Amino acid sequence: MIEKLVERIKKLEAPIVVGLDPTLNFVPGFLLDKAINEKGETLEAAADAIFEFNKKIVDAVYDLIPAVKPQIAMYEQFGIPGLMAFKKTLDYCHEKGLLVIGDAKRGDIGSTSTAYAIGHIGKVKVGSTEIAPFDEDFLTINPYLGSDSVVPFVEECKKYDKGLFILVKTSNPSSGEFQDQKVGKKAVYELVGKKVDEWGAELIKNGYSDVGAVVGATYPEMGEVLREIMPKAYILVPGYGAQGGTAAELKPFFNKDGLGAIVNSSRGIIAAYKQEKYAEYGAEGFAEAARAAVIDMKNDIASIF
Ligand SMILES: O=C(O)c1cc(=O)[nH]c(=O)n1[C@@H]1O[C@H](COP(=O)(O)O)[C@@H](O)[C@H]1O
Repeated sequence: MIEKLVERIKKLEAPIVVGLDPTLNFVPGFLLDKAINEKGETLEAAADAIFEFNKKIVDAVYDLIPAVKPQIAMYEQFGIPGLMAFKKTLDYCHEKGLLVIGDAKRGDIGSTSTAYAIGHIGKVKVGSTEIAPFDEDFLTINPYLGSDSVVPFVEECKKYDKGLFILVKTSNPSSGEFQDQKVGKKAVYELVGKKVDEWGAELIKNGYSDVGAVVGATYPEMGEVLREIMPKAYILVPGYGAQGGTAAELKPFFNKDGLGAIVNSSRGIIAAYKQEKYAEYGAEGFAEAARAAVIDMKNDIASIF
């Protein structure tokens, strides 16, 4: 799967992922009102509103970007209707030719990880029929439980040509509490980076592995160290924009050829119309504002090479 992502990044000259992380605060009033008029103040109305919101954003940006990253928590907060909106979003993005990174940060004891892996990137057997339940192209993984919690996901990648992004050094302020602790001379994030390199060793295609890593834009020095520890891992870099990461800090995550990293922005794109910079678009023009923000992000990142 990684070769498809790299091909699209190269074609579009856009190492960019748009995070589809909707909340009702981001959905313009006219969309929410319409859903509430039809379905009342219900979870179903909320789910309809966020799906319509996503759809309009995707329609406005799909030709500019290789991939999207819907974060499942934003949908789970609306219960079962929210999860249905998650699945509808995945399918709609696939229809538009986008690759989909499911951000679910899964990981558990082996047997439970296997079930998560089947549900998100594998297939489940019902009688003699095999069904891909969520069918994302990539999934984010929390490796805290160790190898036997990660390997079931790697196995599913092998079977169905999928990919992973494994948390190595996260973008949040407290990430150092555990991840920066030293074990001997190495920090925990360095040990995890080494494991990512090992887990992905059998899945290298055109120079990069289906097993990638997540490293926050907010920690560029660590990004530089990790780029060397995991030379074959594509790095998903969240934290640009709303969390304060800037283009100037992104360079260490990339290889010299401009490949090796893909930068996520969620709120910075989908809620661009709320920023002063894009205020002229207004709530009615939220999708056009998202498009303008993607173009600005693309130019911003291009300026570092
Ligand atoms: O795995 C992730 O995507 C992730 C890892 C990390 O270290 N930091 C991080 O912010 N994320 C996700 O990336 C997105 C960032 O959103 P914005 O800050 O709005 O751009 C959210 O979906 C987070 O859950």
